[in-house]
Amino acid sequence: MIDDQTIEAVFRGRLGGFVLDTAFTLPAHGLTALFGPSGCGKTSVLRCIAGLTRIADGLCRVGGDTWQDKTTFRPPHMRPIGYVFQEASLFPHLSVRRNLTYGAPHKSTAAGVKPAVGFEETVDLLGIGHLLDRAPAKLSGGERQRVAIGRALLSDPRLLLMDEPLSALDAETKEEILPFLERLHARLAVPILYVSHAISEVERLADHLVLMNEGKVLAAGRLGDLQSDPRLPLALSRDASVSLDATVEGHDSTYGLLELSVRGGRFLVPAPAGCSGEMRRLSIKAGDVSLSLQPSSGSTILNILPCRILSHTRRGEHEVVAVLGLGSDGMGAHLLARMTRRSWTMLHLGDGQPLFAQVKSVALR
Ligand SMILES: Nc1ncnc2c1ncn2[C@@H]1O[C@H](COP(=O)(O)OP(=O)(O)OP(=O)(O)O)[C@@H](O)[C@H]1O
Repeated sequence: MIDDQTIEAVFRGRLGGFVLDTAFTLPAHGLTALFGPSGCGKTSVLRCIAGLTRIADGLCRVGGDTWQDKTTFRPPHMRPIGYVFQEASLFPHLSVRRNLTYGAPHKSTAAGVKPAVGFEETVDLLGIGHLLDRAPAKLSGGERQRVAIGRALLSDPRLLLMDEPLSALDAETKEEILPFLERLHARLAVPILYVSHAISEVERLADHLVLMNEGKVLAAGRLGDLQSDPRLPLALSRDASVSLDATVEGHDSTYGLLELSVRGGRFLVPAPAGCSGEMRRLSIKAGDVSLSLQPSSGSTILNILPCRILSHTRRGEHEVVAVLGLGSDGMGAHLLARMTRRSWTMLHLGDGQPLFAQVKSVALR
């Protein structure tokens, strides 16, 4: 159903020799990742949504507003978007403060409409308070990108478009920025479309996913649903994992273990204490989950959870990937377990079977 809480995007046509044939509808909240291999058309979709690329057979509706259809084409400056590119392009002659306020919509504040996110909050969220009087030339790559994100937010967008905002940064700087993106995502109401070909970023940040290949949308939906769908390439990839949104239940300070609950189970994860009820993202790799017919005792494995096999798929000739539903009824959150075909055969495993999923704590992120 299309309502004012969705982003609807349909773009069908040619860009030179490249054919774009995409259609998806997603909730207009949270972070949606456009994910797929290099050259599959992710940036092209983002540019179409921004109005920077015009494809005649296109439809773009955001939160009930039509930006493009058969009779409408709003130019980019009439679309309330913030755009963050791979490389931060700040005005070199302006201070960080003036870069941040450059696109701020003075007229809406003058009219008494408060922007969704204020200057102080943006500066605080991105940790750039100490940089306000600096020139862009005196910033590190990571600091520049944080300022670029701040500038995009302060234009009071209804949609934030981020095109591989971390890809021009080294691994260490990426790690430095990811927590800021997590904070933005947790604290801001503005929906984010985030282009990436790094699955680690998607696992950490995304609520929803648009999976693309060769100009087409393979699937669109909730991240966990697509990660654990054995018909899609993610579940069968070597690094397949499932991201679960978990609630902090407690902390064992003697051993530094955080207790997290998900639908149908609880996990102990090495992590500092958190506030009870706080949400955390738990990422569980298919290769770190083993299966047992009995709950094993005398094992170093701390997480042993009743579950059921919901379905299974062969991975190549000699491996099997099973989709598990947590809980003795199998109705809880889904996990993936990857194992040898030999283990699958020796234990006589099959769909519907109740058993135990075992996950080492130290394997959890
Ligand atoms: N205006 C255009 N004219 C001709 N070809 C185009 C145009 N825009 C994009 N393309 C082509 O469309 C294809 C998809 O490009 P796009 O940048 O959207 O992919 P991508 O998935 O974002 O890739 P990457 O992850 O490498 O950034 C490429 O082959 C590109 O050369």
